[in-house]
Amino acid sequence: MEKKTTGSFSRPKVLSYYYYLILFFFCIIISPSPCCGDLSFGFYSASCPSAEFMIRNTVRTASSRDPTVPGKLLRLLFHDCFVEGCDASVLLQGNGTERSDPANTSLDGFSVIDSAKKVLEFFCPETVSCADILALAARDAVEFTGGPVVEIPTGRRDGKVSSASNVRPNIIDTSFTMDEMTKLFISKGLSLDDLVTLSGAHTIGRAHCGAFSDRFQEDPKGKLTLIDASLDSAYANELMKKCPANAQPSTTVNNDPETSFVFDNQYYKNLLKKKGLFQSDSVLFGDTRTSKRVESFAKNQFSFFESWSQSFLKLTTIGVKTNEVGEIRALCSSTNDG
Ligand code: HEM
Ligand SMILES: [Ca+2]
Ligand SMILES: [Ca+2]
Repeated sequence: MEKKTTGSFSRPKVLSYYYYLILFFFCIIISPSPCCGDLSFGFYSASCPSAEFMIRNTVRTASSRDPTVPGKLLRLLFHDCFVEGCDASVLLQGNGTERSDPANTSLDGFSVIDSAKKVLEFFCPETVSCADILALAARDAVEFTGGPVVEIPTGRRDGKVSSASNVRPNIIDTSFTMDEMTKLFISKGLSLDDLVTLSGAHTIGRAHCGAFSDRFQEDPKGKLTLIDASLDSAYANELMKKCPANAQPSTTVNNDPETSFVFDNQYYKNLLKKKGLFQSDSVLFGDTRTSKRVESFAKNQFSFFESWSQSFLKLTTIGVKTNEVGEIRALCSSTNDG
């Protein structure tokens, strides 16, 4: 029996197989790959393929205009993720929000996130969360200052809760002991190694004089004396010069006295020389539980970068909201219902 198919009938059929095959592989390539709960790598690959590129460009432009931007973005992410998870709660403005707590008044970099959001809302409306923008921007900030390139998953949604009273119990103060810091880190699913590694963020950025004034005592004449033996005295003298008792509240010093605009392992080298700016930095080398790790990062930048990539991934996935939880804000400074 002869089949009654014609050439002109079968060719499109074969073509359509190829078509579906190509489409299948294309979908595999662009489909988000799962990671870390409900987050995935390339979450926006179909809905907003250029999202990461647009954020990157915004951070690059802002950082080249103002080199203090990367430090600001990285700290902003830390303060976001530790309070209510990485959900952009720290970006919400208004009375009684996290931003209004004294521990957060020195946070900055909000305008960079707002700029990125504006671009994204123009090209991909109601698609990319502020929480993802912040995490990606901090990731890019590290890369632009010479740090490791870290691929992070996306799909975070924005929280609706931001309360000043949540800040103090969740943010580490520079006066914390090692036990207090460890306890808080463990409560966020982070380890002692993560503490040593993520504190390496202090290799960039700046601090206001008040952030380390507890290491000095002021006499009635307004003269400062070093009261913390874990701080190198020559370095302490430098700090006292830059931050005398009558310094303007806006005065800042570099976190890393050597390379404050470069994300490198200099922070750990400083710690070995008793040049950690905060008490909470010095304690990392002073405590036998963490001193070995500090030494190894000081010797080997590669091992710090390796460790950073893992710890940063953990930091950016703390308490994330996904799927039906939370929302995609239209403006990063306010929830959609105002
Ligand atoms: C472990 C306990 C930590 C304490 C006690 C601490 C404390 C501080 C303080 C007091 C400042 C100075 C803020 C100012 O005066 O403007 C600062 C700056 C900074 N912190 Fe931390 N921090 C800690 C961990 C972290 C972590 C885990 C990260 C990020 C992964 C981070 C990133 C930064 C950055 C980048 C700056 C510079 C900010 C800027 O240049 O504006 N810190 N930190
Ligand atoms: Ca948060
Ligand atoms: Ca540095």
